[in-house]
Amino acid sequence: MTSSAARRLPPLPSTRDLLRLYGIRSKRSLSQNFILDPRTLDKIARTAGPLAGQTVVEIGPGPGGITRALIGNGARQVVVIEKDARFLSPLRLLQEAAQGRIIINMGDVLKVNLSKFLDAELRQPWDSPQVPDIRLVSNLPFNITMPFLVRTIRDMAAHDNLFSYGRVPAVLTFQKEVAERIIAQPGDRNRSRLSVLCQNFAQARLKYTLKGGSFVPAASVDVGVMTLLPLRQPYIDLPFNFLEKVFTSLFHGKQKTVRKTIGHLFPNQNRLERADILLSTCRIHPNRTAVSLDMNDFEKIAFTYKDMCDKEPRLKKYVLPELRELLLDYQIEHGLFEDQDVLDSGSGFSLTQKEHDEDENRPSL
Ligand SMILES: C[S@@+](CC[C@H](N)C(=O)[O-])C[C@H]1O[C@@H](n2cnc3c(N)ncnc32)[C@H](O)[C@@H]1O
Repeated sequence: MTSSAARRLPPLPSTRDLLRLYGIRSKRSLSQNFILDPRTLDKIARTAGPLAGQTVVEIGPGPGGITRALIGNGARQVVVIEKDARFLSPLRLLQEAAQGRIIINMGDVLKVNLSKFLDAELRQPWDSPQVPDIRLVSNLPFNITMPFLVRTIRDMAAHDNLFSYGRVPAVLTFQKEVAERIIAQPGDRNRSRLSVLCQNFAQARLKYTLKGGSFVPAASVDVGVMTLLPLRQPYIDLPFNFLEKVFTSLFHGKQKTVRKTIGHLFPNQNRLERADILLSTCRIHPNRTAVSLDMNDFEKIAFTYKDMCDKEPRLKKYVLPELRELLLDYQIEHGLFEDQDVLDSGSGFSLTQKEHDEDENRPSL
């Protein structure tokens, strides 16, 4: 058998036909906006680069459109994690056709450690110039965008979970406005703590956008297809939680001066005096805003604040009460992402209960 013949799948019903065949209607509660156009599916698979010899971890395969494209583009193996049990049968059909190259796991990606699905020999040292032969690919369900992204960046920072295997490159879809926030540069009004956190730990690129109409059912916003590559050395080499606290304080009140917002890091008494000391040590003008700061500025602020905490350890523990609920760990733990504007995210996908109920009652695709 030639290698291209080995890659090809035997004739199968189209993804659209599989949905019909198994009577599967899209559930908005699980953000099921499918891609059914083979060219778009192929484009997403190719965004992950040459796939020969690669093990791909795919989140939310649904009826398997991207999964097939990954196999068709030569992936050695595709490990899928899907929450909705209705997709088990169509995925099994693909698995059979792909002769074992698809490994199916049913579960919630926010609750599993992805590294348990991978062979130990795929591990690459973090410092290696080579990335491991693993790719992470997902047309992400938008209801979990924020918790998933935050966990991903946190895992990159800690070399944990999937990233205990090395610097695994990722291809992920985001609401376009979230993608723009991730890549926003100093001075851009989209700049937020999400931009600085992501850019500190990963090289993030917006490769192209897909119109909302590329999805079935159509998404109410356009979607950005992004690549994220963990940096060998983060720009600011300090723990995720520590940096998150600093960035959250700085961006709490985007229009406010940094003198005001950096003050959130300190207890009430002498708040502004301490902010002045920190900023003058960093040579940053107190009237600037967080949006205007570059990574150098953030680095100076983070290390100066760390020095202050080292001298006065109770500072490190101090969190302004109104900021505690904005911290990402707290948000994940309490499932607050949908309710709060914490990352300035205006998701076009969140549904009211009424919309959700209507959706559940729609006719099949
Ligand atoms: C936007 S759809 C993408 C489906 C398919 N990959 C495509 O591109 O057509 C998102 C998929 O993620 C699944 N999903 C939603 N929440 C999930 C979770 N927490 N863990 C794993 N899969 C999830 C949904 O059931 C759905 O199949």
